[in-house]
Amino acid sequence: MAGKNSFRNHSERKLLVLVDMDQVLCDFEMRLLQEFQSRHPNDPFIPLEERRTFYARDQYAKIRADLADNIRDIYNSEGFFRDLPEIPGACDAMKELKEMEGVDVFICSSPLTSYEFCLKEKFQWIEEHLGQEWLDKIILTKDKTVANGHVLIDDRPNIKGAIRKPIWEHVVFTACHNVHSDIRGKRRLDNWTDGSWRDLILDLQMRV
Ligand SMILES: Cc1cn([C@H]2C[C@H](OP(=O)(O)O)[C@@H](CO)O2)c(=O)[nH]c1=O
Ligand SMILES: [Mg+2]
Repeated sequence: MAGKNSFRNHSERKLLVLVDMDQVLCDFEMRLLQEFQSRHPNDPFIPLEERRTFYARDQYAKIRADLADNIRDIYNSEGFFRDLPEIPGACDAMKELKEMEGVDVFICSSPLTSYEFCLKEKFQWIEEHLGQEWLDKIILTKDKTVANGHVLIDDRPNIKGAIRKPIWEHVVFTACHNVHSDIRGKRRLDNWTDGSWRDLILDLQMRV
């Protein structure tokens, strides 16, 4: 029995880290803008530093309804999710996190409701950039509030769902659209390159 208990205690002490995908591991916004400019060179566009809404479509709709439709056509098209560039340092940080003692890391991402390409291509992106073993580390859900973890690192400032007070702490990953957002006392992680993510993990581990 003692062995069983110590196993339970050991697993309870593990820090369960959930990491979002778009705008945290891969750069949805940059590719969307590049593709929009190349497909519609004569239309107005929103530079990344002027992005404000979580959904790009909403901000384009305020300029002209057809621009919002063009934006949606881009992220619904084949290859969009597969070919997203990496957010600098994200994959190295994930691999390091996976090897850290006392840490369990999962990718927690929401697929588009138009799942035709997005679903498969999210798996392809993970396999190509992180490796096959990460295919066992994927949580795809439309409702992240029901996912279990100590922390969720995600660029969406307001994450809502069936659970009013999710079990995880939401750390907001800084992205062009949320730089100016009111994040209501939540912590931020600004990047994967200056090493601050390690301080965040150490701090979280002390609380588990
Ligand atoms: C439509 C849209 C989706 N997304 C991302 C968020 C979700 O991925 P993730 O949960 O990995 O961040 C996914 C489906 O909505 O696409 C944006 O980041 N901006 C958008 O405008
Ligand atoms: Mg995201």
